[in-house]
Amino acid sequence: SLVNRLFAMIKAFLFPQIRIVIPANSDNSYWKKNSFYMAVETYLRATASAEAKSLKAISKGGDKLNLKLDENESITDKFCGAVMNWGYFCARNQTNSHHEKSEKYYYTLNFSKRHRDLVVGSYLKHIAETSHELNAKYRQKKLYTNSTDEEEWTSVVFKHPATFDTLAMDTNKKNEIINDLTCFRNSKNYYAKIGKTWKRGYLLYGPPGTGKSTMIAAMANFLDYDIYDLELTAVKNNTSLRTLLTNTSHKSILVIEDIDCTAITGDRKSEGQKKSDKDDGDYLKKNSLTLSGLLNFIDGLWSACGEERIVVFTTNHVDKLDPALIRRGRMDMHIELSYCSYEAFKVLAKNYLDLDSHPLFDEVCELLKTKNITPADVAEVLICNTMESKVPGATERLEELITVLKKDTKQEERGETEEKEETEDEKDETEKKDEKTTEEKNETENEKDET
Ligand SMILES: Nc1ncnc2c1ncn2[C@@H]1O[C@H](COP(=O)(O)OP(=O)(O)OP(=O)(O)O)[C@@H](O)[C@H]1O
Ligand SMILES: [Mg+2]
Repeated sequence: SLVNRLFAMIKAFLFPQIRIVIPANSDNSYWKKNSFYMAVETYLRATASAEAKSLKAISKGGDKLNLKLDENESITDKFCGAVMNWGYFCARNQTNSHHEKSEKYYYTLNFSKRHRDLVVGSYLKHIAETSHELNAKYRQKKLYTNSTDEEEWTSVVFKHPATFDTLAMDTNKKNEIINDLTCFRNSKNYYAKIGKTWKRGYLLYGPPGTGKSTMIAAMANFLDYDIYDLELTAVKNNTSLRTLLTNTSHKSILVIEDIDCTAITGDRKSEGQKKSDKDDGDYLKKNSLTLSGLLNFIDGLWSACGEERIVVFTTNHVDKLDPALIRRGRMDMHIELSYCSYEAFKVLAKNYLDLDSHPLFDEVCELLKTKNITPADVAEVLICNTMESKVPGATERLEELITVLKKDTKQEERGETEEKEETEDEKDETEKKDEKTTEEKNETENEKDET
């Protein structure tokens, strides 16, 4: 051991080394992770899996697996010709009175003293940047939502297959939306120049089953943003709303579905109306989530926290909404998703049946002009139920769609004729009543004459 120590001393004298320790947790908080430690872990992943003799495999949910250095394992990395020696260790000691062991994991970086400037000036920055890029590349989109009485978001991995290619709607309208989203994504400097926060609002409206939720999924997939699905009915008051909204990340879509049905509409009273209501004192104490609270976040002072965000409201009844909520500037683009047009049908036929054209298309086109059917209903008919022993062909699916369209038209017609018949019956009855009353009148006149 004496020889070893002497050898180490001579080596340190001839080739002086510097050591940097990167602990897993911040110095003053056991719970708070050191973000640079995470960056090192990401950065070393590729080198570790190629070089290290001992590795740890950690599941990251789903089919994702991360390989990282095992304890007491070392690897080398090269940067601008300099050799960087990395090691991964754990310091264990008996700390408290309960004899619980504390484990402090850390990475060490050893390099020659002459590379000090290179490491401090460039290498550490290079690690941070590379890990950021790698995280962005392997990032999984998340879908967040809030639950009752909690001011926290819970998340799941978001894997929705909807894209703008599979979304059935008019091509011009679709292209307009895609261009708008692309412009938004590339307009960081423009928003800074005009003094506006980097946000954009979309209002999606239309009957149920016309693809509002599907479009949100397509937007998230197109931009590669996370989704925050805000359940307004679970938000207690404005303070909770602010806590939730300030805890959303940038590059995200904030969604409030069915805004006409949420708690906010119950609160859309003018101040005068509120004062006149007896129970409002209690109501406001219990539930002080106001429209102005929400608006403040969308384009008030609070909108400044966080950038590159999209806000999407969906509704089935656009006419029921408070104009303040959807005025231009708050909701920059109003997008109507309506019943299935012929163009939308062609997208569905391509998706579901892999058809670009078919002799039956003309008949469908004519029927769609007179009939309101949602894309969801068309999709339901066109989808091939593969559980069946015989997979039905495209022609059968189209014929079925035509039957559905004709049947509904007939029903509508029948409905109309029934209505007509009813009104005619009513007419007859009223005429009869009139006749009766004239008869009665005549009788009373006769009686008068007699008297
Ligand atoms: N425009 C569309 N393009 C492709 N598929 C659609 C479209 N509209 C509806 N669909 C299909 O119908 C299903 C229901 O659509 P979606 O949930 O998007 O409707 P919605 O407008 O959000 O309805 P609601 O108002 O009831 O929330 C989707 O899963 C999708 O398969
Ligand atoms: Mg929906």
